[in-house]
Amino acid sequence: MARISIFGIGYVGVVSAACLARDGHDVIAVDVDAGKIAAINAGLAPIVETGLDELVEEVVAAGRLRATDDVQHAIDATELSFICVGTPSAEDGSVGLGYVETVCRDIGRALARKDGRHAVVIRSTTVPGSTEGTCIPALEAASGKRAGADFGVGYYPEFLRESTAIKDYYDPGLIVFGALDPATAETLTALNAPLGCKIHAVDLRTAEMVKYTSNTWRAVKVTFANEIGNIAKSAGLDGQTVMEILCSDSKIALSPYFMRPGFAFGGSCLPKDVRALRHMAAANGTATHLLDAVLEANAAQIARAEKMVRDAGHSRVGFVGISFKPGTDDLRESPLAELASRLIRAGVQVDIYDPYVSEAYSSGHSAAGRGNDVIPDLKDRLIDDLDRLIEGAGAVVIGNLYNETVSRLEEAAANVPMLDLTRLNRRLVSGGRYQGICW
Ligand SMILES: NC(=O)c1ccc[n+]([C@@H]2O[C@H](COP(=O)([O-])OP(=O)(O)OC[C@H]3O[C@@H](n4cnc5c(N)ncnc54)[C@H](O)[C@@H]3O)[C@@H](O)[C@H]2O)c1
Ligand SMILES: O=c1ccn([C@@H]2O[C@H](COP(=O)(O)OP(=O)(O)O[C@H]3O[C@H](CO)[C@@H](O)[C@H](O)[C@H]3O)[C@@H](O)[C@H]2O)c(=O)[nH]1
Repeated sequence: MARISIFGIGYVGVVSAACLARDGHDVIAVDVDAGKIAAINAGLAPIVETGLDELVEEVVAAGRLRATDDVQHAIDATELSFICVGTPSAEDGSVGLGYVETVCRDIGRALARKDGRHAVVIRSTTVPGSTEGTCIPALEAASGKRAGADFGVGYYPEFLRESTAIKDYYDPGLIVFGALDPATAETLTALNAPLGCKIHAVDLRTAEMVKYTSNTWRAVKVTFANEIGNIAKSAGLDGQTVMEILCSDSKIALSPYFMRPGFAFGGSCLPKDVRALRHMAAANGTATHLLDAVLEANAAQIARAEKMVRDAGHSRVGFVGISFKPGTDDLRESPLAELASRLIRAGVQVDIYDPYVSEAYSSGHSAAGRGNDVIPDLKDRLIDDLDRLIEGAGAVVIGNLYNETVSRLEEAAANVPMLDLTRLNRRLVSGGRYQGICW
């Protein structure tokens, strides 16, 4: 079993830390957010994610996971560090490496005072060349040591999806890493061996590129499915049925994931990673006709939904779901939040039912605190009682589906105008008071 420090207790860091601790490793989580450190040490998850509350409670009680802001202690007490800090878009769409660079410098300074061997592995999403061009120079400058010789370096992307993060952690679609030195490659191979999945050991930059290719492919699939859905609807057809039949073609083996026509894609990863890849390509003088169109079409899908709602002409609208997908409290680049904000700016009264976002507020998570930056007065708009939301609304926008809401919404569909962006059930097709975005 290894002693591992995880830098960044966000959606990736906390899930990785808890899963590694459950697997028997001794894990120290490091963050600059005192609230997250306190939550972990109290045995509480700092985000809303299925199964995470129980897991964090279990591993903290077992003494295998603890959190600190003491970088030197975390480096001295472990032999492997994972960097899981954010890489948000810079203003020009390029990848923001500021947090990664800072944490590399922090780790480098601690490595300068450490004698034993240590490996630093980046798990944040960074464009090809970032590990070599930004992380390694920062680590070497701060430590006065040589990467690959005096300490190990790897790039090992994470592919988990929020809402199914723990399940994805144990059942990844693929495992790929790049390592500067054989010892780090061996460590990462051994760590992944229990998962029983093929391991692709490549160079650092190829591993970085695979991560962007994965997210870009998902964005392309969603955009293609949505466009077919929009076209099908314009011909009076059901776009979801069309895509389901297409996906049954065993010869071209299309996975049905990300192929269901509906609303725009969003979240903290797909939009920012498509932008970053596009920016990198432009810097290399390479055209990105498809990626340009993906971003344009995705923005148009939000405008399409906005037009549907505004054409319906209601002054008060109830949203079912506001986070970027069901099962998470994450509001980052949520297309539903963007749609709601536009309606609010246009003078529409917007009420919101979202059990995950409400839970984030009631648990005092720091992500909830940022909610009002995304939607004015978000906290005051949240309604925990679905009946109350439906009764007060001129129309209901179904953005995310939750098991407990299905039968109540089906019942309400008979009387209340509904704009469905996800699909309440397959029997419903547009007509009368009910409108689906692609069916
Ligand atoms: N969210 C996902 O589902 C997901 C999945 C795979 C990969 N990724 C990638 O992983 C990275 C992290 O994403 P996230 O969603 O977990 O981010 P996040 O914003 O939820 O968490 C990042 C954490 O890093 C902390 N941090 C910032 N600076 C720090 C420092 N100097 N020292 C220690 N901690 C510091 C922040 O306080 C925060 O808690 C990004 O590059 C993202 O693209 C995300
Ligand atoms: O059929 C689909 C599936 C997803 N989406 C949308 O696509 C976006 C992203 O969803 P998803 O990929 O499930 O969530 P993330 O948690 O953002 O995960 C993506 O981004 C992570 C961060 O890089 C990667 O680790 C994951 O592999 C990658 O799926 C969301 O707006 C979804 O609503 C669709 O519109 N249609």
